[in-house]
Amino acid sequence: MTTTTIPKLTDIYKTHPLDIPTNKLNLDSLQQLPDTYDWIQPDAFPSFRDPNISLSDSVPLIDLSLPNAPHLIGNALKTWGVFQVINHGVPISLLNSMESFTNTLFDLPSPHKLKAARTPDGVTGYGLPRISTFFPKRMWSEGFTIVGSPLEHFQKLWPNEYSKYCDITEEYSREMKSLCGRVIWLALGELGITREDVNWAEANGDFKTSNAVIQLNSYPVCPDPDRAMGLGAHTDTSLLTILYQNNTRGLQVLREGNRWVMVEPVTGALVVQVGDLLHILTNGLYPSSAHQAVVNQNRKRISIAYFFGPSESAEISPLNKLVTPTQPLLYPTVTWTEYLRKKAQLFNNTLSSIRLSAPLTGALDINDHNQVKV
Ligand SMILES: O=C(O)CCC(=O)C(=O)O
Ligand SMILES: [Fe+2]
Repeated sequence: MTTTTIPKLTDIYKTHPLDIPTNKLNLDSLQQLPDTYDWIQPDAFPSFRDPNISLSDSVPLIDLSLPNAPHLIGNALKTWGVFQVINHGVPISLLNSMESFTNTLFDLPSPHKLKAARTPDGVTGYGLPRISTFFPKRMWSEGFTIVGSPLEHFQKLWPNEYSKYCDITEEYSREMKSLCGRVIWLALGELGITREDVNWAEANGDFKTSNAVIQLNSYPVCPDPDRAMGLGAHTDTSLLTILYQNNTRGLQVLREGNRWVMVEPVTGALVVQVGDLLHILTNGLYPSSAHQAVVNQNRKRISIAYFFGPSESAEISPLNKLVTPTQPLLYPTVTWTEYLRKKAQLFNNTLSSIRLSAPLTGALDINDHNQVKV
């Protein structure tokens, strides 16, 4: 029997290191926006604040305890690729603990946080947004990435209290994984997909060997928010992302490829977003949600993203039932690690680079980043 080595998530960035020095990260100390953070300057990234900001649209808010929730989820994902959910079953006390732990982490003095700095080719730890390399300007944010156990890093940050924070993170991961499984089956069920149709989801469709990444984001108060950007426009590489945001506005999603809509914070709600892999799995029926985070002058914002993906070896391809003469096969088979590797190179052009046929007729293709400037 031949054995092939399956690349690990943690190997992805070996060939794409992020070598912007992390010691430049102390944004709290800046009274003025440095040029390197000014996105409005000539030749900066294409306009992110165009006049098309929508005032009337709002991202669907779905009560998961209602009988028609599955139908509402299907509709929201088809039309938006994103919705907010309440009555999701994740204890509000856990969300509060996670928020306060995230604040504790980012409130540590800068040299202290750097004790847990991510290495340039690493995945986990404290540092700049990974996508920084794809933008000519710096983003007004700092992040902390967790894959598996955060023990090693937390011991460096809190030599006496690390186990308390490890426990909160572990409980949060468990709850998020269970909610992701629940939402994915409801979302696929709305497309006529059963658990038997998804062979890599394992017995009972419990995604036993799935992978997940937790990304804590902090957006400090910014002296000139109209010129700055917290996190540049992107889609997530996951199957599904569940995002918690504190009660400060900042997350914007791209609607129909041409206008940004603010995801208004709702106490206790979670934001559910389609990632690239669910877009591939559904043969394009659920658009991968393009989003960005803006900053403000008065309040610090934090967000906690849980990226849910399959096991390293799972082969993701458009589900057979969703490939029809009117809906031709849009994508080839990929594994998460193969896809992440491509994304580390091609970023927002990754989906269009692997696409096999033209986008669905009639549907506006927000994932074709050659046409849509995100
Ligand atoms: O802070 C936010 O609202 C967005 C975070 C995000 O998009 C990410 O971490 O991928
Ligand atoms: Fe994201």
